This record gives sequence, structure tokens and C-alpha cells, in this order.
Amino acid sequence: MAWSCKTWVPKVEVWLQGKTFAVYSSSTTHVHIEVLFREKGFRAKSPEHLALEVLASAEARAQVSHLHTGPLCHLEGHAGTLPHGVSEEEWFDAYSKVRFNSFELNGCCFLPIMALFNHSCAPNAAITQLPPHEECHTAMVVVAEQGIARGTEIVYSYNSDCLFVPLRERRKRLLSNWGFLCKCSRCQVEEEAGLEDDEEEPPEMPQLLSWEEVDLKNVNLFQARHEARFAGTVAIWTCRLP
Ligand SMILES: C[S@@+](CC[C@H](N)C(=O)[O-])C[C@H]1O[C@@H](n2cnc3c(N)ncnc32)[C@H](O)[C@@H]1O
Repeated sequence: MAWSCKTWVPKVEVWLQGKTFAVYSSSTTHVHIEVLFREKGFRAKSPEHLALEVLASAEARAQVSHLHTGPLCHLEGHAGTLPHGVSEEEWFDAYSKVRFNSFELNGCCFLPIMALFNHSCAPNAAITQLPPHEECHTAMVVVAEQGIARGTEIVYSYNSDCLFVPLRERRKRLLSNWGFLCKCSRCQVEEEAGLEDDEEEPPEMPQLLSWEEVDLKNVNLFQARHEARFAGTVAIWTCRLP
């Protein structure tokens, strides 16, 4: 284990596997609803406002520096106007970090450790806000009735509305909103069972380039915005899963 936040978060550990972060249970939980983890982070009314906050604070910039970013084409039409005094590179970086690591909970909520939890279409946890509603005081709670065994990955659903739809539709929604092809245990089991074959055409994957391969200075924001979403022309992608 290369890095752990175990000392201040009693029931979860963050493991570094190669370049992939994932969060695992460090104790067996026994109750139906249990707070596993809480974190105070940042909140704003939109990812754009949040990105501005990140840029304004050296501490926030340090907290987001290691985080995952997604395909550039997903910023299309959303990255807003380049703020005064900020380079395109800085703006892209801050905006994409926020865009691919935040979630909607009374606004756009960004919590650097919670950003390390992976998605699953068969989640064993959920994110909620605990009363009293302190600024961005969000907690991860267990919703599974059977508890989560030690060493099990703790996962929640990034798109709760996709849990009750078939495999291809779930993957399409996640690809469209988050820019990744879901490889959760449920999707893999259903894929192996051939369930995807019964559904409609699969979504097209963008061409994958690693973040390091792309010279951001040469990426034209406005050109990128006009590329088709999954046409495979311009896409920045970080492939961190093994
Ligand atoms: C918010 S980050 C989660 C932490 C990430 N694993 C990391 O190393 O920083 C979201 C990214 O993790 C990956 N990811 C999370 N859940 C996934 C899943 N079920 N299937 C495939 N990739 C997933 C995708 O690359 C996604 O864009």
C-alpha cells in the first residue's frame, strides 16, 4: 500500500494500485446504515465556479493535483469563458479535475478523497449529506444490508438513475456523462452472459490518448468543443485502471 488515509478515516483505506486509486474497507461493517467516511470539501453552484475556487487557492490546487481527469471532448460547451489572467492550460486542468471528480449534492460538490471512490452499477455504499448541513460536509454511508467485508472495494453509483436500466444503456450514460466504459462487477458479469448482445448498437468509444501524450498548449479549446463527442478525433483520457 503506497498511500493510506487510514489514520484519520477509520473505516476506509485508499490504495494505490499502479496508477489507479481505489478505496477499500478496512473493517467489516455490521449495521444497515453506517457512516464510513466524512469529508469536508468544496462546493459551488457549478463546476465552472468550483474551478475558479480551485485556481484561487494554492491549497485546493495541491489537493486536486493527483486526481483523475477525463476526455477533453466532455468539456464541450461547458468549460465556460477563459477567466481573465488564467492560461488556457490552467483553466483546462482545473475545470477537468472538477468536472470529472465532483457530484451534484445541493450544488456541485468536490471532495478530494471521495473523488478516489470508483463507480459501480451494483454499489455497496452511497454518498449523502449529514445534518447539520455544514458547508460541504458530506458522508459516505453504507446502504448494503449485509455490511462490507474487510478488503472489499467500496463503490457507489455515480449515476443512480442508471442502476435500473440494461447494460448497454448504463454504459452509454456513464460514457456520456463521465467518459469511461464501466467495468464494474455487474457490467462484467452481464457482459460475459452476453446480455449486451440483446440490446441496441454499442456506443462508440473515443480514441484514447493518454494525458501525458497530449501537449495541452497545442489543443485548441474551441476546436475541441466542436469535435463530435465520440467521433474519436480529439479525446484526452487517462487510463488508470489496470
Ligand atoms: C472519480 S475517479 C475515481 C478514482 C480513479 N480510479 C482514480 O484513479 O483517480 C473516476 C474515474 O475512475 C475510473 N472508473 C471509476 N469507476 C469505474 C468503473 N466502474 N469502470 C471503469 N472505470 C472506472 C474512470 O476512469 C473514471 O473516469
